[in-house]
Amino acid sequence: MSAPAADAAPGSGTAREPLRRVAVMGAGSWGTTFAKVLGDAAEASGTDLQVRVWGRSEAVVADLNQHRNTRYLDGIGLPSCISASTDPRKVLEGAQAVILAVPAQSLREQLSQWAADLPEDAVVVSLMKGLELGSDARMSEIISEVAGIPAERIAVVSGPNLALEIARCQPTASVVACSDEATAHWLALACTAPYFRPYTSTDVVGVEIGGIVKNVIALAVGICEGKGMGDNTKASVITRGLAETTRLASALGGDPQTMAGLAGLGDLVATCSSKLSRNHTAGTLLGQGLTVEQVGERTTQVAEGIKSAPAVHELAQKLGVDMPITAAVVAVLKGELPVDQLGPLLLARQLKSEGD
Ligand SMILES: NC(=O)C1=CN([C@@H]2O[C@H](COP(=O)(O)OP(=O)(O)OC[C@H]3O[C@@H](n4cnc5c(N)ncnc54)[C@H](O)[C@@H]3O)[C@@H](O)[C@H]2O)C=CC1
Ligand SMILES: O=C(CO)COP(=O)(O)O
Repeated sequence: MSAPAADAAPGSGTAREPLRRVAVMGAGSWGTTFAKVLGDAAEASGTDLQVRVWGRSEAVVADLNQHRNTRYLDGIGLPSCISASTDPRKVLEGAQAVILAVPAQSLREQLSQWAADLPEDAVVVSLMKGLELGSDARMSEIISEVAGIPAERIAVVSGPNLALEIARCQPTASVVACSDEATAHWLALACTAPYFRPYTSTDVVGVEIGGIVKNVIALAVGICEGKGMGDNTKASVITRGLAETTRLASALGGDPQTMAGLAGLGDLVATCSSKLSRNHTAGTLLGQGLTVEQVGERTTQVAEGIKSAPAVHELAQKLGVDMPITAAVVAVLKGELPVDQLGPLLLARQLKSEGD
């Protein structure tokens, strides 16, 4: 295939060669789906691309080498440019972009094992939607701290992106954010597939916060649904959830406008509406009276909101940001608030203007 010239992106920033080799670290549902998006994007643009996936499980890796991932994406065929290994070195070798797709709470430990093998100049991309417990760090901050990657080589992808729908090639939009506009454009080009449409942003903080907090709000919506409440309740929690997400993003220097977009409202609506969402499902089970432990036993995949909620709450308190829905979810998760008290607690708050 003919190679397109190095991409001349709009705006200032780094010009990069088209993506030829990419490492995807994490073989769960989103890592695998994003590997498929990259493979399908390359095929659609006539670009030669090698997508190498790292997985912990020999069985999943063997399956991926047969161009499928039965455990996480049953029935989905994967592009032939995807190969997989349990050896991170083999996967990382020569990669121009390293896509990180492990549970948020495991990133620090995983990345410290991989840092020495990250290729020089590789763009490191977070697909994760979680905040680290203890440090309250965003994934981009962990990437910077652990691997010493400069901000212009750290990107995040976030939006209304339920993996299974994308794996089924259902039309979806997303946001690729990087402080370096040209790098965001370069990555967006590489993941533009016939069914996947990325927009670019330089608001890394806003895009990350949108993805983190929507999981907590989806728990709250699920709890209300589990208690048998209807669509007015759901819309109220979503809307006020967006307001508190926007307050947190703004306090961290993010752009409030980002919250009106795909990584804010878009993801909130998708996650709070979908039966495919692990966070929404976990919330529903809590609302039906299961304990956090029982919910954990029922779900084999990561519901990031459960671990991130206390970190979001702590971060908000440090910054003096009012996040009543998050606070109520944390109280439920800690067993301090019965699920049937979550609604009344939120309604009992002092009256105020909607814009405050
Ligand atoms: N599944 C989805 O629809 C989407 C997920 N995300 C985010 O992507 C991230 C990954 O999610 P999924 O792929 O869906 O999760 P998953 O549960 O499907 O897969 C997680 C992967 O990480 C591995 N893993 C589990 N624990 C680990 C540990 N301690 N150390 C290293 N690896 C470990 C698993 O073996 C698996 O390969 C999460 O932050 C999630 O919020 C973002 C957008 C969509
Ligand atoms: O982030 C997601 C959709 O954008 C996936 O949501 P869950 O992690 O709740 O399944």
